[in-house]
Amino acid sequence: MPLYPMFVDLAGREVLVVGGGEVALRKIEALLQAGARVRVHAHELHPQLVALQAQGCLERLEGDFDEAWLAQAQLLVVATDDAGFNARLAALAEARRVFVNVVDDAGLSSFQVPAVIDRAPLQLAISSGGAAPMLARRLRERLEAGLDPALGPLARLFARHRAAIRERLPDLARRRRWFDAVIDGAVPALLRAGREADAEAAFLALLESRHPAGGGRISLVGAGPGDPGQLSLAALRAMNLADVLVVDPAVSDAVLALARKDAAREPVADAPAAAGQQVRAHAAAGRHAVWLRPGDGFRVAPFDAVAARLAQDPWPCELHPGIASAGG
Ligand SMILES: C[C@@]1(CC(=O)O)c2cc3[nH]c(cc4nc(cc5[nH]c(cc(n2)[C@H]1CCC(=O)O)[C@@](C)(CC(=O)O)[C@@H]5CCC(=O)O)C(CC(=O)O)=C4CCC(=O)O)c(CCC(=O)O)c3CC(=O)O
Ligand SMILES: NC(=O)C1=CN([C@@H]2O[C@H](COP(=O)(O)OP(=O)(O)OC[C@H]3O[C@@H](n4cnc5c(N)ncnc54)[C@H](O)[C@@H]3O)[C@@H](O)[C@H]2O)C=CC1
Repeated sequence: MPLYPMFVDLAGREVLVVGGGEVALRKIEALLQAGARVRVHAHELHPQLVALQAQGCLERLEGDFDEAWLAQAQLLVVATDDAGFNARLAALAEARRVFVNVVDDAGLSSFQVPAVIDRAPLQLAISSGGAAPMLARRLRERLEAGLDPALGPLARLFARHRAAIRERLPDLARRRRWFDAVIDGAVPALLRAGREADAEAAFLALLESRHPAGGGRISLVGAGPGDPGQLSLAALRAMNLADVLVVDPAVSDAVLALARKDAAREPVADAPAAAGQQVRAHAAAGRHAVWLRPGDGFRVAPFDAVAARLAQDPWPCELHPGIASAGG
């Protein structure tokens, strides 16, 4: 049977941990981060747990294990290397209806701990249900690299203005379209560029206008030597959010095939300055223009200078370097 996924509020709630090794340390760090009150019982405590105890972050329970400790706990984490003891503790917890995690036995656990990607307040949790913890970990690492770091600040923006959003856009269908426009528009790009204040201003302007348009934006993509496998994830993301693709004839079809299907496509102007003007006009009209050049096309003269000028315009302009091709 599949496990039931849930996110638990442990702030101020008590968790009993039995075992004090490497694995107990990992679990306790996550528990403390969630605000749990942690009590630990172990013959030997990992030095970092001793340090946490000295700082008053956790309480150590001495002597022989006492079943009465369970009375106050809402969760039990069992992390000793004594399988028989672990099984006995799991049975005690079950009898008292305390949820229990046995770190080396999914079958004895009434809850398990997933691999987590943290873009607070956004969290992604991955579970293999105990089938293959290493797989959950690997998947986490892969997703971690591809997930926009602006997600956390973006979620915080939505949280901060939640009441105002509901008030300005009481109609759900309209609110949905507005959310989509913010998520696909300039605000995340500004956050990625570290321009938090500009992002908030753009966010509030969109809210004020109740307008679903995301605002103009430019992405300059170095498309590399032609193999789509060599595109950066950020470049791919931009190509998939484009309203219009401004395409250099030397960009490979294989790369273009990965761009958003319903984006308009047009050939780039011959002269570099005219090409700059071409993408600027799209951004000024509120469109997300993605200009593709082969190789590391925006770090070679004279296009580096065109890119530098575009970066001074009011709308966000992101440069995605490519792998230089033989010809530059
Ligand atoms: C059932 C579960 C119990 C529980 O909830 O704790 C459990 C059980 C076991 N883990 C084992 C091994 C390892 N587990 C990890 C890592 C993680 N294990 C986690 C969860 C879970 N592990 C739960 C299931 C979750 C699911 O399936 O989705 C993660 C996701 C979360 C966390 O623990 O924080 C965290 C990744 C965090 C991240 O990186 O994102 C590593 C890698 C490492 O440590 O770096 C190793 C190799 C260590 C080595 O072999 O050296 C073994 C075999 C022991 C052996 O073979 O000897 C068992 C027992 C068995 O499979 O039978
Ligand atoms: N869930 C997971 O992610 C993983 C689980 N494991 C498994 O988790 C278990 C713990 O791993 P580690 O922390 O590396 O082990 P460890 O050997 O470092 O720590 C074991 C801890 O349990 C305590 N302990 C042992 N018997 C006890 C008892 N009767 N009463 C009180 N305390 C007792 C020890 O004092 C020590 O603090 C192992 O069985 C290991 O195979 C290992 C890797 C990952």
